[in-house]
Amino acid sequence: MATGTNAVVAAAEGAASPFVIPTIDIAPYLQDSSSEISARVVEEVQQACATSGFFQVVGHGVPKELQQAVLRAAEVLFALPLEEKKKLRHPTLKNRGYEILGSQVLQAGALPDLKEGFYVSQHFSQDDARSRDHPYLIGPNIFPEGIADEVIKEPTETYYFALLALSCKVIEMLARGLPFGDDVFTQFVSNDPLCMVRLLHYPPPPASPEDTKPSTDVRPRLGAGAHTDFGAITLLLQDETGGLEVYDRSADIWMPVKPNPDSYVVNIGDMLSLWTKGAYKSTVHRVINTSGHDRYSVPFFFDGNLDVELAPLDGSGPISGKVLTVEGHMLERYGTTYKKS
Ligand SMILES: O=C(O)CCC(=O)C(=O)O
Ligand SMILES: [Fe+2]
Repeated sequence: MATGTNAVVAAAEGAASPFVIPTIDIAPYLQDSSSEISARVVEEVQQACATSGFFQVVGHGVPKELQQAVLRAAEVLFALPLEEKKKLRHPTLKNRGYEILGSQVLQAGALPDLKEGFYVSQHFSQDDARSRDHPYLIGPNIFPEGIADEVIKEPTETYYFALLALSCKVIEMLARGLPFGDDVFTQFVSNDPLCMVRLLHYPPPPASPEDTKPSTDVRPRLGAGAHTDFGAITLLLQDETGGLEVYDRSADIWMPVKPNPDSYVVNIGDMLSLWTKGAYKSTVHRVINTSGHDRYSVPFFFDGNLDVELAPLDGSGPISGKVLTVEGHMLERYGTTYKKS
């Protein structure tokens, strides 16, 4: 099997690579990353990144009880009255607290996403220098009053650090599959990297057309419009409902990702695509909840050290001529996908 640069280049050129979303057992890697079997795990990850940009990981070590507690936290949070949820919005921070149903439009030109969300990240007090320096991305977490800490705050904050650790391992594997040195992401994962746990609730689309106006558009409304993820990687925990679809461009089909209670769906985001000049795929995906009942999911986004400048790792310079920091890039993407309110 080709490795390193060859595999990356071959996959970038290779029209014949099948579009698959493999399930990869990463337990051997977590146990001993220097073992022979770990090298094969790295190769499987590398192949997935260079073809579909999606894979599922099992053997990840995150306790099932913690995952269930986080999904339960989402149910409790979103069941609160709207007036209570609205109090959980932050005046400046883009990535803390509540986001109202329909506030994001991930697919330009489509109806607003039929989802509501709640962000938890690393907590920094309001008067921490970093909160003052980065008023849109660093600051305090927000939790509803009157709900015991063990229902929402504790599980989501514990989950944040569990997923931070797991993501760092995945990023380490990615570095090992790329030809830029095993330490290529050391700076990116340092300095309290920006990450988010995002609780999501997708209500079922209304049975009758959106707004009683006659409509010729009979497609079910999207829970999350077609998009690519903004950051480096995303690790998705989903309930048993289903609805996530990944776009296979060469076949022009949407491939559903069947929920597997034992796995995380991992996908490559735009930063990795930029770093590898498209060799690692940041693949378009969307969510449609056709189940007739509520869907809950919890993506964990790894967006990294805010100060890192984003440019191809081969040193060839940015394709657009413009170098953004992680912070600049994230604010640009939030700016284009959230409705001005
Ligand atoms: O809810 C899901 O299954 C996916 C969510 C997603 O793609 C996102 O938040 O970027
Ligand atoms: Fe996404």
